[in-house]
Amino acid sequence: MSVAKPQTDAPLLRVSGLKKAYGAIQAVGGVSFEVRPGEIFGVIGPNGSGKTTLFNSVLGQITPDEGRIELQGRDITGLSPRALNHLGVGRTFQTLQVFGKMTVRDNLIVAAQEHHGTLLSRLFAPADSGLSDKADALIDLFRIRHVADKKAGELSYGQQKLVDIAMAFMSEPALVLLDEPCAGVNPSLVGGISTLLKDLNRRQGGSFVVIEHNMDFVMDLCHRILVMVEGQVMAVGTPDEIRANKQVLDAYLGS
Ligand SMILES: Nc1ncnc2c1ncn2[C@@H]1O[C@H](COP(=O)(O)OP(=O)(O)OP(=O)(O)O)[C@@H](O)[C@H]1O
Repeated sequence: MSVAKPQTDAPLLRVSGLKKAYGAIQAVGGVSFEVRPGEIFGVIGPNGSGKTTLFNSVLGQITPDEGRIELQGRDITGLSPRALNHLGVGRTFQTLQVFGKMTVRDNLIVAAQEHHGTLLSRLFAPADSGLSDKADALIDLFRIRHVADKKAGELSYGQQKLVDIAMAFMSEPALVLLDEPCAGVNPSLVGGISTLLKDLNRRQGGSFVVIEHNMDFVMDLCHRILVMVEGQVMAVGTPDEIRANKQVLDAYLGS
């Protein structure tokens, strides 16, 4: 069951007082922020500033020591990734998750079937015409029709990355967390990924949280950006506000 489209401006995601330590290392030291319905929200910060730990806490991959995570007002702290997926939370990974021996179209269909059954039952499930239509719509949006019937493993890394991102959107999630969507991608493709994500955001209306080191990409794509430094929130604001923030410039952007 997916989360219904929000009717109000109440936050889609609210993170309050999140803390996670690894032994003596306070990876996330009391982080709070909100993501609004339909918002593309960037999370940036130097290496080791706690972005992944924050991300994995929201995604149920690690359990925070303290704090609360709410999706449309519902406490989702500590829920499993699978339970979150059923509530309409999707994600992409830094590393490709495509099945190399399956066609692009079948990869998309299998991704949507993630809501049902085991991996085996998903792989051998009968073709679903509704899902095929959805897959075709994304194939067109991502401009990968010319490779739709090719095995994903035969595509270039950049094309596989597009398939990988498209897979996260097959179930029309209310919230998608994108983990470094530009990592390893040829710079000539980066602008295209930004345009695609903006298009998807307009069409599907979900909220996105994006971790990314490519600053031009983040500034172009995101409505608001959170800057993390040493496990703390240094600033939250629009790209213009972040660019003009002296503390951020000194601690991060200017370095
Ligand atoms: N499983 C772990 N065990 C011990 N320490 C960890 C673990 N995961 C992260 N850390 C530490 O926690 C801190 C935050 O790491 P995290 O990976 O969340 O930062 P990050 O901002 O995502 O970094 P990067 O941009 O390099 O991916 C770092 O000091 C890191 O070494």
